[in-house]
Amino acid sequence: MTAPALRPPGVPAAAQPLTVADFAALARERLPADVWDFIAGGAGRERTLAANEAVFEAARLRPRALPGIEEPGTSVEVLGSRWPAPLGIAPVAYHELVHPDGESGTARAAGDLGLPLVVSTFSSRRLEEVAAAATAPLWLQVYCFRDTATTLDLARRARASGYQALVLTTDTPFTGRRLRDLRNDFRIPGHIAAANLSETAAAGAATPGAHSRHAFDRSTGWSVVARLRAESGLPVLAKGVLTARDAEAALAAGVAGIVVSNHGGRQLDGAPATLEALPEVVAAVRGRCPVLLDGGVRTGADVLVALALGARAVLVGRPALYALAADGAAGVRRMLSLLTEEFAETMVLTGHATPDAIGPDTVLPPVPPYPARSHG
Ligand SMILES: Cc1cc2nc3c(=O)[nH]c(=O)nc-3n(C[C@H](O)[C@H](O)[C@H](O)COP(=O)(O)O)c2cc1C
Ligand SMILES: CCCCC(=O)C(=O)O
Repeated sequence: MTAPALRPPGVPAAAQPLTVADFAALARERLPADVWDFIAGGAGRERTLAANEAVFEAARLRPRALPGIEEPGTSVEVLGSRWPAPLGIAPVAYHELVHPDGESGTARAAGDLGLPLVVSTFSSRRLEEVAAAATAPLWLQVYCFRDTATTLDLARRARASGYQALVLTTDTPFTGRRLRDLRNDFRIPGHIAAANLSETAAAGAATPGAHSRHAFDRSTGWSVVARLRAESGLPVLAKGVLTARDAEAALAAGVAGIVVSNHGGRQLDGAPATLEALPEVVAAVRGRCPVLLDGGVRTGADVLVALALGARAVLVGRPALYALAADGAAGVRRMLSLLTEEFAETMVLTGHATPDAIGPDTVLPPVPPYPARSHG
């Protein structure tokens, strides 16, 4: 694997990004302020946004003395595929906002590590083009449009181009009240497209808030899961589940998996942090399908904590965009490698030879008050 070209000659190795926080700092330097705000920001007072990271930070890990593990096995099985680590990339819109490599670069990087990428409905590259660049599993995230043909067309195209699952986002009847974007009057720049959508379906997508309010189908109910399955022949996961009640409804509708998510704090401000919601969902699911989590995962130790509380794997959203902004595909590759290394090291220090062995006794439950976080 080649090292990213972030370091001009003469700059010491220590100046390389070593953490997701380092990538965030680089991205913030490089991106226009309103693009940074669109990515880093959340809904309302950003309480849920802050809580996602704060609850992970408050978790405490129980170490194991003399663990006797030479090299842990980090791989997990998710929906019949082996992932080299319990880590993938969450669907985030418009990768070209931060780097011309766009989703094709992200797919190449994820592929180099064998880790999955969930491509957004609002990808800035066509889903077929992303598939051509990918060598690891791809899933397609779907929003339900009032124009049903648009939604079903996405489902069919995903199948035709080798995607392995659909991820139905269930927390977004419209995008949340994102005050930074309203104050900045943020618009997706004209040269960046919602490449998967026809001109009619994409009309107005430059203002995500307004577009979602006229284009998304708010009458969508759980019966859409069967419709998407029938149209695509693919397993469907429900993303945005935070309660036992919704987990039951998702299972009854026939989902193949659940992603515990609050959309990175961008939807209901005041919703629980994902790590807080995870135990309730895992208890309700009772092993009937894999439970994934996204929101606030920033270190390999966070990955381990999520697994300890019952997640099969986690997804990272903003970290992928920060790394892409910092150094394109090479940045994403490095970010994923760092998280994987941190996870493997944390496995050894907590005495786990395989992910299956990581149980709830590994963590002390997070205790409020959580440390305050600043999100710029
Ligand atoms: C800039 C941005 C765009 C996003 N776009 C989508 C999207 O198109 N579809 C979707 O289901 N979720 C979207 N999300 C939510 C992510 O899939 C994910 O739930 C969230 O980013 C996870 O939290 P994290 O950023 O703390 O890792 C987006 C998040 C961000 C930050
Ligand atoms: C209408 C664009 C939706 C992108 C998205 O889901 C987000 O910004 O969180």
